[in-house]
Amino acid sequence: MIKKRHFFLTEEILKQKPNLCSFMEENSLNTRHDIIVEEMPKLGSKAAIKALEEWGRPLSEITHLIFCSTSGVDLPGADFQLIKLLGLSLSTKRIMLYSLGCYAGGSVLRIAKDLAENNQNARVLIVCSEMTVIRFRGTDDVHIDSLIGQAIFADGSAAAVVGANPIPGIETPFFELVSTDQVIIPDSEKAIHCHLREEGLTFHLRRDVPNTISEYLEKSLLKVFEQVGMRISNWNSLFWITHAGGRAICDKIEEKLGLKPEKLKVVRHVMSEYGNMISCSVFFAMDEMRKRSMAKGLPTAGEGLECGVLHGFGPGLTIETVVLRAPPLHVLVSNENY
Ligand SMILES: CC(=O)CC(=O)SCCNC(=O)CCNC(=O)[C@H](O)C(C)(C)COP(=O)(O)OP(=O)(O)OC[C@H]1O[C@@H](n2cnc3c(N)ncnc32)[C@H](O)[C@@H]1OP(=O)(O)O
Repeated sequence: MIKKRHFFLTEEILKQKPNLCSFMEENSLNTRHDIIVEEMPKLGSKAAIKALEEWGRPLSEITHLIFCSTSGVDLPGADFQLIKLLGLSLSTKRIMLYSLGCYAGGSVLRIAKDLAENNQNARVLIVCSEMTVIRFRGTDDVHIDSLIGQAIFADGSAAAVVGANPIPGIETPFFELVSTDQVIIPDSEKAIHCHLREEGLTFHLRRDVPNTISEYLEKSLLKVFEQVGMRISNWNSLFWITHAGGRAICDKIEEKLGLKPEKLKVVRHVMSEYGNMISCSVFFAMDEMRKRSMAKGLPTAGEGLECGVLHGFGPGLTIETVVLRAPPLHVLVSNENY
């Protein structure tokens, strides 16, 4: 179900760096980090520039930066490098999130919402940048989970500007963050785990992940919607932005929640065109959904619907859930709760 993926690594680079190509080459971490420390902030800056251009306000109005990546660790971090690359104010308040995994798209939105709502006039630039260099390796005949990682993960970057109280006539939000939640699925910590070692980031995946996530999902959805006083009797009444983790996960979620095939069409499209880009995948799905909705002349960016849900899942197993509201397109909102 994945037709295309994008990578920094090329055949040429791999020929020059054969220690990235064997199954578990112990002396490869320096090679990986040398690339990531240099390239990961640059990849993030490309998405950030597009997001800032679309937002259209002066750079000086960005008050906070959240930078998120599963790749690498460095001091000062990729957030610091991005401040320099973009020319943001040296007083921008930074949060660097390294090594969360595939639930991180939901985490950055949750943190950005809290920052935006609790700091007057805050505008939070969120940037996710993922590079497979940290875990790219050859395969062996035994570790099928490692092979799956090589088959599904891809590079990518995504960015957005989050704020409260948009300036009427000037800022036009596509999605509003109504409520957020994070939960650990009990007794599931061995289902997905990754470890940073001399051979790079290892990846361990149990085959029951699609079942475990889909069986728990309804419980976490009911909780988060109850928190905002909403009772959803049919999950098809929402628009859906699920982390594009793998074909089997989408299938199982559809099956357990009784979703119609069109509900995860955008998510499957993102997976097909870009693979699993860890924290970035949910943002690609939001972008694709708003573009399709506008092209069809629908009343909201959420496939014409008002209410939707976004979730990421990853090591823990951790589920992040964000209840979304899609305001009428081109109609400005100024509700303090959002
Ligand atoms: C890093 C992070 O933080 C978060 C993440 O996103 S982690 C990634 C989450 N993604 C997943 O868990 C992937 C879930 N699995 C899938 O989507 C699909 O199984 C797949 C894309 C890996 C393969 O799909 P497929 O080619 O259509 O075939 P499918 O029938 O599902 O599996 C093929 C075989 O692989 C096996 N397999 C699947 N997952 C496996 C695993 N984790 N370990 C070992 N074997 C596995 C299946 O049992 C099956 O074996 P048999 O043919 O012997 O029965």
